[in-house]
Amino acid sequence: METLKLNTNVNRLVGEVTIPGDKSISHRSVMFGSIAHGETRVTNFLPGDDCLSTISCFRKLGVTIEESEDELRIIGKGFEGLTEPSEVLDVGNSGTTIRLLMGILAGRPFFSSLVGDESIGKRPMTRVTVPLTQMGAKLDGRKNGDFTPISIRGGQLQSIEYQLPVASAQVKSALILAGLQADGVSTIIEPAETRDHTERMIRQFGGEITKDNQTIRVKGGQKLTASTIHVPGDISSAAFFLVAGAIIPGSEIVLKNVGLNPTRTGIIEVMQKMGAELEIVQAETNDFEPAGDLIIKTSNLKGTVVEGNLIPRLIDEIPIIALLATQAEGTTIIKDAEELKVKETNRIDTVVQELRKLGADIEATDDGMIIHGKSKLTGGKVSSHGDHRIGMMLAIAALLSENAVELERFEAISVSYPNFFTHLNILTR
Ligand SMILES: O=C(O)C1=C[C@@H](OP(=O)(O)O)[C@@H](O)[C@H](O)C1
Ligand SMILES: C=C(OP(=O)(O)O)C(=O)O
Repeated sequence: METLKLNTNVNRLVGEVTIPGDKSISHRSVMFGSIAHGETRVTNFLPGDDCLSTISCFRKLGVTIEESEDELRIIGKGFEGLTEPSEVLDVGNSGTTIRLLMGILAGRPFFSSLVGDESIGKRPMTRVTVPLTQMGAKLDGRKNGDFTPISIRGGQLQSIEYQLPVASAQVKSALILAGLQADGVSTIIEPAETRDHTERMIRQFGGEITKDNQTIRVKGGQKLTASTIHVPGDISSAAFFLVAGAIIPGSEIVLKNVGLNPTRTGIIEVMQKMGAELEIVQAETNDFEPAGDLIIKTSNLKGTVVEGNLIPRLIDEIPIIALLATQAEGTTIIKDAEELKVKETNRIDTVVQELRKLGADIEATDDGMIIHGKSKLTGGKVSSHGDHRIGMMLAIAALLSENAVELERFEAISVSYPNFFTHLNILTR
């Protein structure tokens, strides 16, 4: 097991970093480039392990994808250009890859099988296999189709009208991708608004999709045309430095090129509500995906409640919000976040367990956590448990820690932010 001695007790964080490409948008750029007709070019693609898994799966499905230093070229031949893979498709650690891929493969007239790492093997898949089976695909997997390995024999699909039982952009996207291949119009209703990158991609590739409140409608048989995609920076990656800047005394950080899609900006709203000195400096007008720069300064923070419809808009930021709350005056309550239990780890348990090791006053609840601030953080041996977001949260916590902190399984961080430690070093004084 690889262990890293983390930087502790730093003076302050100052300077500027350009946040790497958004993971959700990078996955989708490869997927849409592959199912569209023509040559798609993608700049600022995130070379994180998860997105590399997506590239590898689509290559096994017969798609030509060329990677150069500053651009990805994808030669799409439509859905019908995908071919039966001779090998299993390995999604690694990526929930987005496996769930969206299932939606695409459900409509393809061939057999495929999907596997992933140990963490993927524990994440529920019936949320996708059940509605795709209703649409006419044949899917199976371990424990009645809930876990990998998953097998798919796709074919002609019927449209579906489906109320999502959980607010999940992955399930919604899988059904949209299947709906694009179905007879007629599919209707998908989400219980709360989730990230809408798939919907935006469809429009960017010349397709049509409508959204009325939380009801999405998409017609099957549309022909998508290749496009040029510039991926904005990932707000979920920026979140680690937003929190670091707010909690380390004497800091001022500029984060360049951050995606500001309103379905993802819950972290900004929460931080501002807690009293953070966070400024959006240059919001670019962009129909595809809005982006801008963020400035964060050391802030006096107070506790808050994070709940309800806000949760899907900041779901991946909850581990770092928990750390933020340890440095706020008063109590912070995070609720309605049961979904955290089925991420790369059970993020309620791993956040609570690891932050407690550093001296935080935090307890788990059934659907979230309760954090009492302000805590002095000490030191110790902590672990990412193989979860990139837990690893980065702990590396930021260490900056405040008074004693040595060692991080086990730090290599998981390359799943979403391969140059995280380079950026942290640029900012550390
Ligand atoms: O669609 C996506 O790109 C994602 C959706 C979310 O998952 P759920 O759909 O399971 O909520 C999020 O946690 C994940 O990191 C990426
Ligand atoms: C949950 C995450 O990703 P995925 O579901 O794609 O594995 C994440 O990046 O925090």
